[in-house]
Amino acid sequence: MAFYEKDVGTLIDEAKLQARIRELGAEITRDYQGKELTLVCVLKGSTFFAMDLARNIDLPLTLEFLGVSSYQGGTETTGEVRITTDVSKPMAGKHLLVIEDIIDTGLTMGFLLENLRARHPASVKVASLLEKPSRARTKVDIDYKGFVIDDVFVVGYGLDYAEKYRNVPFIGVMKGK
Ligand SMILES: O=P(O)(O)OC[C@H]1O[C@H](OP(=O)(O)OP(=O)(O)O)[C@H](O)[C@@H]1O
Ligand code: HPA
Ligand SMILES: [Mg+2]
Repeated sequence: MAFYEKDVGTLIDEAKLQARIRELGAEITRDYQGKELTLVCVLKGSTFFAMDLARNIDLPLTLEFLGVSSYQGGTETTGEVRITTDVSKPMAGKHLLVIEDIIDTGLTMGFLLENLRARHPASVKVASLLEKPSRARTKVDIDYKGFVIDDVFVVGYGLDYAEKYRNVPFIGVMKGK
């Protein structure tokens, strides 16, 4: 029995995740033909999605990592988004695709978009595996969206509860939360 089985139930299984990621990869491949694409992977949650998505984009691309944190281990945002790791190169003139695991209240992406736009990139678009519209506190347009989910706290495939469960291989829900 896997370590998480008594705590985590399945919401979106691996096959469904990978099928949707293949579709998003194909769409991004079409849209960025002839452009130099930079994926901005938002640490830590987006890493699993970002790496699977990158494998499904049939274009040369650059990877950058940007760390932000606002949940501090709990199930509610602190409302204060902090950069924990910055990208390694100037973003001016680049075509940026920001990769997120989830847009929940939208506060993190709102902060990131404002921060990145101030660096004068050529373009900025957003890819998010999940969207939880019932909790939105600010409007974020998602250019490439995996799944819309209900108001449940999800874990797995990069998403954590108190830093745990990121390595659960599917999107799950905490039993009894
Ligand atoms: O739309 P919001 O309400 O802002 O929530 C979404 C953000 O919250 C999570 O990050 P978290 O701060 O937990 O850091 P982590 O990715 O390191 O877990 C998640 O990975 C998103 O970045
Ligand atoms: O539902 C969630 N699960 C894990 N981390 C999160 N960060 C925002 N929403 C969530
Ligand atoms: Mg988190």
